[in-house]
Amino acid sequence: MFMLSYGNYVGIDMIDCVSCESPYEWVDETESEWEFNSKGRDRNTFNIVAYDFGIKLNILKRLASYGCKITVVPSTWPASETLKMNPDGVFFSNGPGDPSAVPHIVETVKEILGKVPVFGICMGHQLISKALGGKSFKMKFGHHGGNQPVHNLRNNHVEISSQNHSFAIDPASLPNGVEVTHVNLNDGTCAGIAYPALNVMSIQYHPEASPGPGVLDHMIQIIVLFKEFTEMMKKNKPFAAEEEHFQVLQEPLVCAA
Ligand SMILES: NC(=O)CC[C@H](N)C(=O)O
Repeated sequence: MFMLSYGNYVGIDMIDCVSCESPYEWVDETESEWEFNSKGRDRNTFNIVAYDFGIKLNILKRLASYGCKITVVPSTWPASETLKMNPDGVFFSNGPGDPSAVPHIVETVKEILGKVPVFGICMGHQLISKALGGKSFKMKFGHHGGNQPVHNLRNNHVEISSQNHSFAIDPASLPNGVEVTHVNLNDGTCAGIAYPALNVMSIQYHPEASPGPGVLDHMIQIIVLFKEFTEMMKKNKPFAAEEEHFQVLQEPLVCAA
């Protein structure tokens, strides 16, 4: 454990201190509490590898509630090992510190991009953006806390989000093909990107956060990001079409009962 004063962490790898030491399967022990998608839920639907840069429990719960069977791996886990596991998707987590301080992880992300669908949150978003060629910078104050308005450029909605980051991605540094999907309305900074050609999406804020009563969760726009990730994996699965056909065949049986 070490202590750093505010502003003293540029260029320091802080992920190394918080990542897990070896891979493990994550199993949700409180699933009823976090049931967002009970209809048609099947945990075995998507096998995902989640890189742990300091991963938040709520992220694991939300991914599981959308049908993901999750293997959590350390930040140093080689891309080649991940690809050998033949996952349906890879998730890059939130995590502390400067994304420029972990070029070895950016290399890992680069090796994975384009091979399987990918989703990143906060640090994960920054590392994906850097792997695509973008540049990060230290913000003056950062964004910390709830009530951060974000413009979702895809559906033209404003999302009220929870955020906790001190670095951001310069959208001008991103290459052609990368779409800025979300913009922070307070200061115009990049709050999310997508690269549809490579099945990549990432978000700077915390869609898993629960700043208010859980009873309203089904109304919160931002949790659809988890759904979007599973939809992206579903489309990428070679047998996705067959599976849908199977579900259609099952429906009359459900109605008859
Ligand atoms: N919550 C996070 O993942 C933080 C992202 C990054 N470490 C930052 O401070 O900008």
